[in-house]
Amino acid sequence: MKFGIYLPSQIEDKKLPVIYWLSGLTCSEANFIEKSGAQRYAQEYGVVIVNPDTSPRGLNISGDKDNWDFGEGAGFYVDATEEPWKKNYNMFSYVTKELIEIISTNFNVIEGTQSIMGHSMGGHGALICALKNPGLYQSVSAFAPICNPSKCAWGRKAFEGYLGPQETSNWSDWDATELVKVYNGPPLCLFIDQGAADKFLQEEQLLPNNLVEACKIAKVPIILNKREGYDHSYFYISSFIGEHIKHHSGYLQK
Ligand SMILES: N[C@@H](CCC(=O)N[C@@H](CSC=O)C(=O)NCC(=O)O)C(=O)O
Repeated sequence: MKFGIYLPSQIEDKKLPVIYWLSGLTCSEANFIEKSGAQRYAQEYGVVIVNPDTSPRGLNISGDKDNWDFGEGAGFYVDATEEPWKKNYNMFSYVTKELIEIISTNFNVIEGTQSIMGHSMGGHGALICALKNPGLYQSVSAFAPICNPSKCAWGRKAFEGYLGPQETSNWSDWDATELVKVYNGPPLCLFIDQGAADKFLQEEQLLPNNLVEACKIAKVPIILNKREGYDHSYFYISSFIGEHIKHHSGYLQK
């Protein structure tokens, strides 16, 4: 598994906190490095940023390259239970356990002081990693996340393939809108960004209002920043990534 890591210069003198970034469909670790513009903010706020790939690669599992929204580049941050995916497609465990261990063993970071953010499929990933592991991350944020995957075409296709049919497997355990209803942990505010001109919002792949409604019922705080005129792209992400890093830094530098 490849990942990117940005190390600000302060790391030569002291241990620093970490922000994990989870990318969206079709991305490798390169998209965030090349397009987000996050590095100058990581330097300004003194945080390490780690950005993993979005799936295992090079396994040549039958069908793993047939779709841009399933298989390679589309691991969906779940632990698969279905053949032929279940041996390797365990992105949830990779991100929340193995990767954290690799980073804390090999870099000068403050163990246990970390936040998570992501985009689209990776926004869904960031939300479920935080909601399923109360206290593991100090804060969570997302750009245009897939908020209710059980109810949108991208999510249903991925869950069906990796987890099995909805009738016989527990999709709710992997869906932020369902997880928020049963969240039981330290106070956690969901910090969400959404471009108002995002075509995937219009196509009902993202469903942020479902998450907002669930948060209201569960009394989990949520901030939804609607950005007029912005789409789903990395141009949009690069416009607001500084705000997200500042937000996380407020929790990580306490
Ligand atoms: N091929 C698709 C579009 C794929 C796409 O837009 N991917 C997004 C994430 S979407 C949700 O997870 C992305 O981040 N792309 C990489 C980039 O560098 O922009 C289509 O044709 O619609």
